[in-house]
Amino acid sequence: MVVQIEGVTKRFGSRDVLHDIHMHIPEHSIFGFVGANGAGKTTLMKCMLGLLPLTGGAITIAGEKVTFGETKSNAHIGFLPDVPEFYPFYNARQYLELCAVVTDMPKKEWKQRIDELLELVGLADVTSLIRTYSRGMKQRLGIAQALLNRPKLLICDEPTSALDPAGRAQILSILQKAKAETTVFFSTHILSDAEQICDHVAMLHKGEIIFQEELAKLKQQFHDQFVYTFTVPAKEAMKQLASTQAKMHIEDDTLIVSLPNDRARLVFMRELTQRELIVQSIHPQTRMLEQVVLEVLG
Ligand SMILES: Nc1ncnc2c1ncn2[C@@H]1O[C@H](COP(=O)(O)OP(=O)(O)OP(=O)(O)O)[C@@H](O)[C@H]1O
Repeated sequence: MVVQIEGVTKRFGSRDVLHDIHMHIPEHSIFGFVGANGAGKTTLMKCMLGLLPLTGGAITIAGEKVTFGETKSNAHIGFLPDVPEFYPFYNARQYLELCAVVTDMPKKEWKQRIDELLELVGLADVTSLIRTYSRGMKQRLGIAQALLNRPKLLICDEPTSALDPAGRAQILSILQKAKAETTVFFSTHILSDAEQICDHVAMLHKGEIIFQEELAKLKQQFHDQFVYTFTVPAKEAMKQLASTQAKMHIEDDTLIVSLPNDRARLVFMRELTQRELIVQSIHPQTRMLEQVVLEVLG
């Protein structure tokens, strides 16, 4: 395990901001750390980086115990803050070269490493200065910088939150590729982003982990749920289908129907036809984490 978090509690004054957190993160995986603003995500990341003392519990990164104020365990970590800052008057390559100097990387290793990172983050052909970069480009350069010294763990704090859909998709794709060389700890409040790339997801709510699961297991659990829209409002369709055996509920004017086998699917189709309900669209349930939040928090 690259990360072992055992019973971590963090108190500010009389307030528990993190309560009895346990996490075990295997190598070469993407671990989604999801939670609303103020849930305590940044606090846990600061604890992992040794920037805050723990009130209780212990954190180990790549076998090294994290101690407040010491940086030994940080040698294994690359960190991407939510708003990375750079010297604006360099271009990406010059900036990474500066980082290589500052971190004492042997000169003969620079070029190849910087070439492969610029390729990974899609900045290999960009020669303009960082001050002209979009937010997405800055996040991508931030990932390259964080990965420069081949850390065992890459911690990303809300890397997609301020980006447009295209920028978000690029970051998600880069993190997915980065998993081949490191382990990614991906903090976000965007459930669909976590759902797209994570192997495991832990959900933090008011300082407590309310859910922690492998995404593959979650997919199995939800694989029989289908999302229907009709030419009539979902509420109306549900009323007409009141006598059906299928389990269903409404979400955002769609009808979510649980159809566990082919027989149930055929019966449901027949019932729709009998009631002359016209289906506008149907697709498998993908918003699993949203469902979990609704179930867990009611
Ligand atoms: N140094 C501090 N002293 C007192 N309270 C703090 C301190 N740092 C954070 N908090 C409180 O702890 C709670 C969790 O904050 P944290 O920044 O960890 O949340 P978050 O999940 O990262 O949210 P965001 O995405 O908004 O940063 C908040 O209520 C915050 O006000």
